[in-house]
Amino acid sequence: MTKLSVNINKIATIRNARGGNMPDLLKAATDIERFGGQGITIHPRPDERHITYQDARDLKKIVTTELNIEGNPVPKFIDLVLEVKPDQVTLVPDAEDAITSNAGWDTIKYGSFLVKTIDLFKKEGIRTSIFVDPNPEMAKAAADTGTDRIELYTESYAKSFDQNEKQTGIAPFIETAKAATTAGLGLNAGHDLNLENVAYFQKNIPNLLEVSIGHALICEALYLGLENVVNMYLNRLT
Ligand SMILES: CC(=O)[C@@H](O)[C@H](O)COP(=O)(O)O
Ligand SMILES: NCC(=O)COP(=O)(O)O
Repeated sequence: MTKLSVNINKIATIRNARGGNMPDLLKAATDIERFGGQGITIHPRPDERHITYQDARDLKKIVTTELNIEGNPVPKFIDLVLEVKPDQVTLVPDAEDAITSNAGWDTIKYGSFLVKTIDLFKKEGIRTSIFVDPNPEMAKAAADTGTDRIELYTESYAKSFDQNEKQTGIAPFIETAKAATTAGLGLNAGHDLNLENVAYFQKNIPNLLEVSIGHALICEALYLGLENVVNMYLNRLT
């Protein structure tokens, strides 16, 4: 079964727009879990444009499914994760000023850095995942870092789906998923997945443990309602 981890960054975006506490991020996280969401994902960026470091601390106290914290492992991020001790940390090679995540790790070039960083988290019992492009060589090299899982960066698949080229677009993801399984890695996926494209992806990717979905889900919820959208995703993932 593929678990749905809801990324609540964009709920924090709306909250921060007025400087108050509406929408209440913690209530939203609790409600998402009550609606059937199987995890909460956050991506506290260095500028705290949406999720703040304090949100991460507060969410740790109330999330009852799984808390996944994503981010570039700069020192302050590492310190936050070691303090909060989420269920999972997902390392993403984001530039500080990136509008969103836009690449996976070069797990060959940054192998030694990733080995050291992964070890820090695993020593604290935190499950680790590395954000990678759909490239079997990157998956194989990821296994050498000691990571528990990789997360497939699915933007290129989403774009191919929109261009009616999903069969071509998904091909490298299938190959990378097979390489990950052969290397003994768990498999997550995320970025630009939505109600239209998620089912085809999940049905074609073997051993997919978790998808983390945020931007589209929150946008869809503006029209369809949060509880309804969470259940629509769950239905597409069974
Ligand atoms: C790694 C990943 O794909 C997500 O965390 C994505 O980066 C969401 O970040 P934003 O919500 O800031 O776009
Ligand atoms: N890891 C992907 C994630 O958490 C959400 O990405 P998106 O659905 O906001 O593009």
